[in-house]
Amino acid sequence: MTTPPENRPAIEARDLRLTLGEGPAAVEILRGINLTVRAGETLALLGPSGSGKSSLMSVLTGLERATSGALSVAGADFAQMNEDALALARRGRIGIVLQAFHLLPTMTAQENVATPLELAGEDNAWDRAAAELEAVGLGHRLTHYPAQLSGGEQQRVAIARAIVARPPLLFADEPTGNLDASTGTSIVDVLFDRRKETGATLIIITHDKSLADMCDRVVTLADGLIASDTAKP
Ligand SMILES: Nc1ncnc2c1ncn2[C@@H]1O[C@H](COP(=O)(O)OP(=O)(O)OP(=O)(O)O)[C@@H](O)[C@H]1O
Repeated sequence: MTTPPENRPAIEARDLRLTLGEGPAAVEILRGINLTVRAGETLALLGPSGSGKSSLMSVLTGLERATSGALSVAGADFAQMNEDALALARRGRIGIVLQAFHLLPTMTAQENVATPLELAGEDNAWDRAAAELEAVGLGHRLTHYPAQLSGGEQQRVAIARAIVARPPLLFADEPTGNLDASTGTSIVDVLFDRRKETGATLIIITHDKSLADMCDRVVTLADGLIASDTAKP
């Protein structure tokens, strides 16, 4: 019997391994990750520097191919895909928010947010981008360029860009890492509000214990393996 799509996990990883470099320089960075993430779950990924958090995110988002193992992401079999197929599969499935915002400096806020929709050939990209910027509290900043925005405002644009195409999966890598504490708190609120509104599954890499506490589940990596996995009661 096949599982109906709504009951399928957002992510299912089995014995996922990642080796980078070759021959004597080869380093096994992920050493057998087993992880199932429910659709709609919020999950914090913790672990010491070098434990493999960013590498795991790269594999789960299809930016990097696993060396071996099985990986299903939003119903797509990432482990079997070549780079071109992965790039296509990522689109529409995954939104990413990074510590350093990574907005395109020559585009306005609205252009930055409309671009993923335009690339996907969707209608009303311009209006949808404006509505999403409104939703993150930047309706009055549509025509501003990244350099004219504060760090917190730039991160709001990045959240709007990540979520505008309604991907089922949202990843954030240290989303408050470049912000002061109070701006960081307001960004976290925006991120969780938009996640709730859209129902996306959210995976956040963080060193911030209070941010981790906001998630349904906390997974800790150590040396390329899952060291602990705790769900809220
Ligand atoms: N291209 C590469 N070649 C070889 N080793 C690499 C490469 N990229 C990363 N590594 C190593 O893989 C390990 C895991 O790195 P990763 O960036 O995933 O850790 P992290 O937990 O995200 O760390 P941080 O919290 O510092 O960002 C580290 O030991 C790192 O040096």
